Amino acid sequence: MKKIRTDRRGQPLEASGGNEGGRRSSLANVVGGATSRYAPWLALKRPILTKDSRFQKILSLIPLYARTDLPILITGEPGTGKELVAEALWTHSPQGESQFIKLNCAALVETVANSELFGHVRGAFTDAHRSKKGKFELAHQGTLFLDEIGDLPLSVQPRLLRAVELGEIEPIGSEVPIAVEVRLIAATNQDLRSLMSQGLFRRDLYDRLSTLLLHLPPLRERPADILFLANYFATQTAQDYGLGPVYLANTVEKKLLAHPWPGNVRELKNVVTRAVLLREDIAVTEVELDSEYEAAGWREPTSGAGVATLPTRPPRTELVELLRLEQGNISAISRKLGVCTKTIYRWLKHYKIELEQFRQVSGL
Ligand SMILES: Nc1ncnc2c1ncn2[C@@H]1O[C@H](COP(=O)(O)OP(=O)(O)OP(=O)(O)O)[C@@H](O)[C@H]1O
Repeated sequence: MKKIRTDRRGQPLEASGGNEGGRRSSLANVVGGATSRYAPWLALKRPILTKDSRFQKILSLIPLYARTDLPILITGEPGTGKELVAEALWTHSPQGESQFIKLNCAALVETVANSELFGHVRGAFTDAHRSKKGKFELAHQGTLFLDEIGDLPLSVQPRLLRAVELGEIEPIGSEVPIAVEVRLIAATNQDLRSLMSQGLFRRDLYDRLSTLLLHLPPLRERPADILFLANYFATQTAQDYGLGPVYLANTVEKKLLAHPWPGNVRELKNVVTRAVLLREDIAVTEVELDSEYEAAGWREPTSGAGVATLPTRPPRTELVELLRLEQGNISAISRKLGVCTKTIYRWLKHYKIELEQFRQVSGL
């Protein structure tokens, strides 16, 4: 099916105030211009939507935090909107007109992490045939977003600390420091305190990165958002694919409310998008929810932990079997287990499974 509707300004079509059904127009009011004066995170290219008062309070800190040049740490379970919030901080920052450079620190071995962050000069290591700028240099006078910071190898962390503290970096193989002026935003779905107690994350780096902290609550703790976002995604999908008005049947709403959403908003978006595309009527009467939590090892977070509870890693043999079954397709495994693809990449890294090598060896 071809996506036929696009927006003009990169904003959802609701923002332009069309009118396809009552639910849709009420959404248009929420996302539309007047509200964005009071809730600037709505007036973004990718708006952050919520009806939850606690989340609204957190989001109201965005313009305030964005005006400073202090590092910001965003925590929250997978799919809670950490990247969206990072983009919002950038948009509202004085550097908003400049670069937004992103680096996902998951699955980076030490040399790659060093080179990605700080760059290297020609001949710095065997494969360094030419020099390369690191993300810090590329983000100069802009924003650098380090996603999955909890996965950054311990050996790279002192160098990052130095860059944050002194505002200068040294590309690998060079002894000439380069001054960089970068607004740093880091995000993680891991419990950094627990990583610190295991000696896997440096306390001094944590203190530096978390000068300003934003913790995004999981979807199950924002029940008002479940149906609100579900309706939004349903309407958006229907519009994008020219399906006309659509609404969620009561039975479906009940199912959505009862689900624990370990993959948070990303999972909700996928479930609703799929359901709308498969519907045969104006009403969405069925949703396909993943009931394989036991298989995925999902568990309720312990109270007060405040930070992500990760799905338990399956044994290596099971993961390899899944890779075989799904022919190395990480998205398919992610759907099957109800965990995000990044988690699966983390498991592969943990077991030192090289995906490309696995595919070659298995003839995939
Ligand atoms: N409040 C929200 N309003 C609208 N869309 C949202 C909201 N929260 C998340 N999303 C959508 O959910 C998806 C996941 O969001 P995002 O990538 O920002 O999450 P994340 O916390 O960075 O996930 P991960 O930890 O897996 O990297 C995206 O498609 C995003 O647009």
